[in-house]
Amino acid sequence: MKSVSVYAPASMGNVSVGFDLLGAALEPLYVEQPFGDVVTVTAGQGISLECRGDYAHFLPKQGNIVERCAERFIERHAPQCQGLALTLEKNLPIGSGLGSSASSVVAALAALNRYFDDPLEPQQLLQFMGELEGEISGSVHFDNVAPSYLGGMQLMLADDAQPLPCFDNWYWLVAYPGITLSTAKMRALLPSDVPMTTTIGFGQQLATFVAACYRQDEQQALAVLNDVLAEPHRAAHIPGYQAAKLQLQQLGFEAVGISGSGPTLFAVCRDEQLAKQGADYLQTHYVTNQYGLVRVCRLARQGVQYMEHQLNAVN
Ligand SMILES: Nc1ncnc2c1ncn2[C@@H]1O[C@H](COP(=O)(O)OP(=O)(O)O)[C@@H](O)[C@H]1O
Ligand SMILES: N[C@@H](CCOP(=O)(O)O)C(=O)O
Repeated sequence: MKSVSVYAPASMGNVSVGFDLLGAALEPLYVEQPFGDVVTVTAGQGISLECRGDYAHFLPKQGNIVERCAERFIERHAPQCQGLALTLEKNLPIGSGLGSSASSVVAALAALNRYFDDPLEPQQLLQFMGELEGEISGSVHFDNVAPSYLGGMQLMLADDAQPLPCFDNWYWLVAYPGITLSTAKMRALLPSDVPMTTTIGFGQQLATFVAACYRQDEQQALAVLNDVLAEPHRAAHIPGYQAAKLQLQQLGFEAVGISGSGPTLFAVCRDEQLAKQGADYLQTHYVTNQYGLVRVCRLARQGVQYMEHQLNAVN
């Protein structure tokens, strides 16, 4: 019997300067536990889903996005299918700002596509991922699914994702306090119209960051890593965020922002000792319960990772 498992890494949406347009896949240093969900697809009767992993008990009893991915995939691309047995290893906290739902969607759709012998091209698969992620968070955005699927830092162009050459020596510290904030609700805090000056500032910062990445100009890239669009409306809704940001800046971090829609905070530095010092600070002062986590990360070069097995049936 055929079985396909796919790991899809955690991701950080927006990266301060690219609301809905820029995102990065994360790979923790020093820890062995997977920092992303794993979905396994094998033959079954009807569609069944088994959930396990550290955050499985926070999943809704009904309406898991992984089941929805399977139903949609079968409807559109495998109508002959009699059924599937799905397993979700839920390793990412839900409503965390770490692209948790995106990780499940990416792992599920990549595994389904491989299980059915790749009927979709990568670009079509990415569109499908964005659509399913949009059903959860309230509107289609690719800044989590693109890096989780493709790895690295991804910029969304009008028709596809474009990898950005980032800086290999940067440490990306992420801290999830342990509380849930729904992406849909954090999006609802944002105004529908933005003043002209803010719009121009946003465009200039994103353009400067992208150009600085291509030129490998670290100072300039770090200098513009500020969020003028979402953070001003969200920061006050994330307990402890503003105090932690100030403290990390005083410690010497060169950029601090909200990962996705929060409550995860990210901070960038180029010194490993400082990254560890910041991690200690956040563990003590930002994490509020046993579900919280702090990770010193590099950007994950690889997005999804496939594991395929041919299981021999035993009579
Ligand atoms: N496999 C899944 N992984 C994460 N969230 C899921 C999953 N299936 C359904 N959900 C629901 O999606 C919502 C979480 O999505 P969202 O707020 O976008 O969180 P995140 O920022 O972690 O992606 C919650 O209501 C959660 O119950
Ligand atoms: N661009 C989105 C990113 C949401 O990321 P998540 O990890 O919080 O789901 C936004 O800022 O709303």
